[in-house]
Amino acid sequence: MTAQDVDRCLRDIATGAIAQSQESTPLIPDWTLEEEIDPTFEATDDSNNIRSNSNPEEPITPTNVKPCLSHNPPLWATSRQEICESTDYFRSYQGGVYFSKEVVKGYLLSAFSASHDIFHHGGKLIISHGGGKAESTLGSRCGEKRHMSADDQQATDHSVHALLNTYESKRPLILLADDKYSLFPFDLAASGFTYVVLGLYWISHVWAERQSADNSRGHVIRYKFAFQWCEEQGFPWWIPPDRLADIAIAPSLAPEPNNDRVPEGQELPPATNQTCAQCARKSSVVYSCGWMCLRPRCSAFWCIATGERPPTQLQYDEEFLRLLPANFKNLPALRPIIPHSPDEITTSYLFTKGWHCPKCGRLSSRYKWEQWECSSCGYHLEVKGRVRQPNEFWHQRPNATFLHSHIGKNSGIIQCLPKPFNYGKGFTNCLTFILPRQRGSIHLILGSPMANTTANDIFKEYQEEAASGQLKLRRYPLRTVMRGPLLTNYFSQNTGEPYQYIGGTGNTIPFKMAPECVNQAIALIKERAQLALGRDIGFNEILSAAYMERQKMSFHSDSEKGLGPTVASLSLGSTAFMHFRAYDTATKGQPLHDLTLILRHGDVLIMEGEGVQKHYEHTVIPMNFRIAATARCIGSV
Ligand SMILES: O=C(O)CCC(=O)C(=O)O
Repeated sequence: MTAQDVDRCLRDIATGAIAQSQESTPLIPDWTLEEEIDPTFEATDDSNNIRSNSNPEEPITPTNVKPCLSHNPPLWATSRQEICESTDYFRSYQGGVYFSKEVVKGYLLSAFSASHDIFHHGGKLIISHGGGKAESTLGSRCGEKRHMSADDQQATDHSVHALLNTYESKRPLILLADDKYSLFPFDLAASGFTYVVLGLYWISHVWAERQSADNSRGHVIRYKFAFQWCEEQGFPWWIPPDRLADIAIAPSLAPEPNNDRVPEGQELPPATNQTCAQCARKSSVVYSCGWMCLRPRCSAFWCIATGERPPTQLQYDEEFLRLLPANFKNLPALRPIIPHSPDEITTSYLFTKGWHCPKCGRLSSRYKWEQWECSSCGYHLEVKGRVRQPNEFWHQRPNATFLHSHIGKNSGIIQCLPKPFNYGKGFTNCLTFILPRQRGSIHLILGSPMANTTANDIFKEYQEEAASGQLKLRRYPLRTVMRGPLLTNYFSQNTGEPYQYIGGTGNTIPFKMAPECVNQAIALIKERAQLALGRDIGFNEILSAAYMERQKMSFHSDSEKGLGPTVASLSLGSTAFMHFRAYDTATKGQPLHDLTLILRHGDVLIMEGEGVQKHYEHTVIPMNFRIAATARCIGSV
């Protein structure tokens, strides 16, 4: 049986699986998809209309019907965020090569298949071009399309360099595929899997080739990489179990050691590895048209023996496609491990990571505070941690040259003299910042160890109610520019009027059902605001946000239809930086913030005046675990 036969056999096997598989992968509703996602910012590669597979006679085209998978992949996901948050081998939100310290850890096979890309030996040998610079069309939210011509890849390009380095050091890496990768023999999209982890591979060959392109020169130089399956993993998971025996006897998948593979420790035989007379460097015989120098800098690059260019359609040399021997000890585990905390702290960065469902294989982001939960089958695992005290964060002091605030040069913001006020059991200060052109003012009512007894209780109450699930802290989907939903980088819960910024009505409970911590937070905010500003402020909505280590709320403004002029928040837990920047400052490209405030445990911040939201946006970056309750008045009270 030849390699082509095996690949054809795999297609036949898969075709036979259609009937059973379409029933066997029911799609369980996914709450994260309830929100409408904006999928417009998509890169598409138009450059290589030739979609190749291991048998050029039978090109896989979009019209070919591919079967569904007969079983769940061991690791799969529906969004990039799930992959990036759950694994440490693919954490790239854009692009197909994830590397760290010049070593590639993960490589995503996607729509950008080029001529001569193959999925061979049942997927044990995958040839792909990598490293970017393909022709692409970038779509933007406003509907514009931007066309980028293909360009030459260089060995020094970051991704290419990392891939070359990984090849040299013969380190295994993880291949992933998405549902747009046309050479995968099963229909991932119809099976309900957007991303799948294929497994561990090593780079067995690297070479450069010249491809025709729709640019001014009519061609580009692209690097090609041959990825070979690490045999220690057994058979690839996509081969149906009932056909493993058939596949096992195929010589191309289980070859005779001295026949189909090059003996370990030996160089490629001379016939497949020749030295260039021009540059004196070796290149393999890759294509059946004969040897060519595959060093792009050589004057003999991409010329066959006659000195001419090879034909556009090339067949791989049979020898070249043989699997090479390789042994890997201690291959890394692909399933993410569940973090363990000896000190019962479960708000650290490790606990923000996603999770692998042992039942259905899905990788899910951690989107519920109280547990990891599979977004597909609902299987879950409780996160058990202890309540944290405010003084646990005192040692983390902000690295700033100011105590409470910094006003940006040319911002026009004026700080008033601190105003002491009596909070009932003593005095604390209110700092007021007047924004220019009557845009409003911002007040920072400082907490203090003496004034914070109520805030301490509220912080504890929040944590207990979140852990028990009474307070349903969730990460909600934002409108996104990527495939699949993109969840916020903090957990939240909304009480009272719906707040559109974090998902509107779907994420709101009425005040009569409010958990105790929320009632206590709004009471403290109202009391402090009344004492500091000398008037009663009505609120009908309160957003509770919880940030674990390294989480934050990006720049936004609270401006929302019907929002009242006053927004007030209570800070609990670790210290946070709050930066304000005016829209006109941001559009002028000035990197400086107009105002930075340091929010500490027990502080209450008040933004007063419609102009604050209309002319400024703000971001909050906590130093560690933090909870904030922000009260507003939306519509009429
Ligand atoms: O975390 C905070 O202190 C404020 C959160 C915020 O900006 C908001 O709810 O709009």
